[in-house]
Parts: sequence; C-alpha cells; structure tokens
Amino acid sequence: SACSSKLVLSRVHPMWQEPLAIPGGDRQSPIDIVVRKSVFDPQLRPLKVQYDPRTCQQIWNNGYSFLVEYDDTTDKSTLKGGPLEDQFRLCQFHFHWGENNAWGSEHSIDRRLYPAELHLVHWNSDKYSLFEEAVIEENGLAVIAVFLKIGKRHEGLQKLVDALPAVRHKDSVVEFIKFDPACLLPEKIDDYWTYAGSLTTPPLTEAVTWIVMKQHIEISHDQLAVFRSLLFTSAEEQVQRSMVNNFRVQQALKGRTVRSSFT
Ligand SMILES: NS(=O)(=O)c1ccc2oc(=S)[nH]c2c1
Ligand SMILES: [Zn+2]
Repeated sequence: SACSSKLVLSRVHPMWQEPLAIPGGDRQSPIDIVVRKSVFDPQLRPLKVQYDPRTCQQIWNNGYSFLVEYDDTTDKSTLKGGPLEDQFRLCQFHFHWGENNAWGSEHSIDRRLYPAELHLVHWNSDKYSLFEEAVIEENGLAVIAVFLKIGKRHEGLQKLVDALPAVRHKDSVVEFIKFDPACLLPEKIDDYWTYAGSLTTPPLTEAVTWIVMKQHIEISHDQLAVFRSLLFTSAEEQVQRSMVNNFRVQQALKGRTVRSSFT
C-alpha cells in the first residue's frame, strides 16, 4: 500500500543522518497535530505581521531547500503578537516538499500530509542581536508554517518560481528583490496552532515557537514541479540528485501541549 511504500521511501531518502542524541531532545519538530488534543487558549492574541518588500535580497540554494533571504539588520520586517512576548525579525523563508503530491510537508494535521510546507523564519530582536545568537536560545526563533495544496496557480509565487532555475544547484545565489512574503499567507492568519519545538534541519536546536496556520494556500502542479527541478547537488558533482523529500521525519510530542487560537 502507499503508506508502506512511503515508509520504505522515507527510509531510502533520509535527507541527512539523524543524530543519535539531540541536546534536550524533548521538544523536537516536526510533529503531527492531533486537533482534538489541541487546547484552545483565549489569551492567544492576533498575529501582527509587518513585512517590507524592500528588505528582500536574494535566493540561495543551500543544499537542503532554497532560502529567500531578507535584510534583518533593522526592524523593517517584523512579527509580533500571537503567542509571542517579544518582537521578531524576518530573516528568510523556504519550503519543504515531496517527490509527488502525496507527501512533502513536515507537519501534519490529524496525520494529513500536504504536498509542501512554507516556513517563514523570524528571530527575537528584542533579546538578541543576530540570528546566530538566537538560534541556540529557547525563545530565540518564531517560524510561521503554511501548508501548500495543489490547486489554482499562485500569482504572487510565480515571480519566485521564475527565478528558481537560476539557483538550480547547491551553493548558487541569485539577486531577488521587492518580494512581499505576506502574499504567501492565507486570508485568516489568526487561526493557528502553536507549540514549543525545534529547527527541523541541523543543528535541530530547541529554539522555535511554531505557529502553524490552519488555512492552507494553493499553488499549481506546474509551480511545484519547478521546486522539484532544483538539485541537492552542486554543479561540480558527478551525480546530480533532485531536491525532493527535503522534510524531516516526525518527532515524538513528549508530553507537549499544542494550543489553538480558535475553537
Ligand atoms: N526548517 S526550519 O525549522 O524552519 C529552520 C529554520 C531556520 C534554520 O536555520 C538553520 S541553521 N536551520 C534551520 C531550520
Ligand atoms: Zn523549514
């Protein structure tokens, strides 16, 4: 059946060797969100997202995903509110996706996987002065996760899709400016789940307040096919490997509570 082949596939293509022991290891990501076990928290406030497209700088293929990187030397593109006590600066966004539309997201909702997942990465600029400092602190990062579903073409995303062939290989960079990441958020950003977790790629540090959107966005099959045309490997390498299935296996909840901002 598909699920057993998935198990085989995910065993065959681990993105990287999972470390034997992870520092702490009791708040790892991603997870499956069991809706009926999430707890409504009326004290969760609306999210305040203020992104300035002029802070958009470049796209970089780092060999795991492609990152759209923002100038985070000033408080021009920020996130606050929701479960957050402090102000966070946008530093980059990236995606995780599968080799087909049956899987690809890192989180799931009642075991439902999506073909892809967007991560908007922010760091706590009230407490730290660099991303690199924040990434090792438990209140250092806030990541907004948005599920992607195959459907109508996402007009705002197309500018990004058209730039991807320029970063086909690992370590390639291309200038990319004036992109407003707010166009990738769903209509209702005040319906989300939130929990304490970690980075899903090395160093896997337990620094992330996850904010997982209830509403998904839609992209077309052809747009996602361009994501899959990217490569994990650099131009010099003999064997080229398609950048697909760049998601981490799901982690144990270990007693954590997932809160919801909605009933
Ligand atoms: N996939 S993710 O958890 O959003 C994420 C976000 C930022 C990161 O910086 C490094 S280094 N690894 C990262 C993983
Ligand atoms: Zn990610």
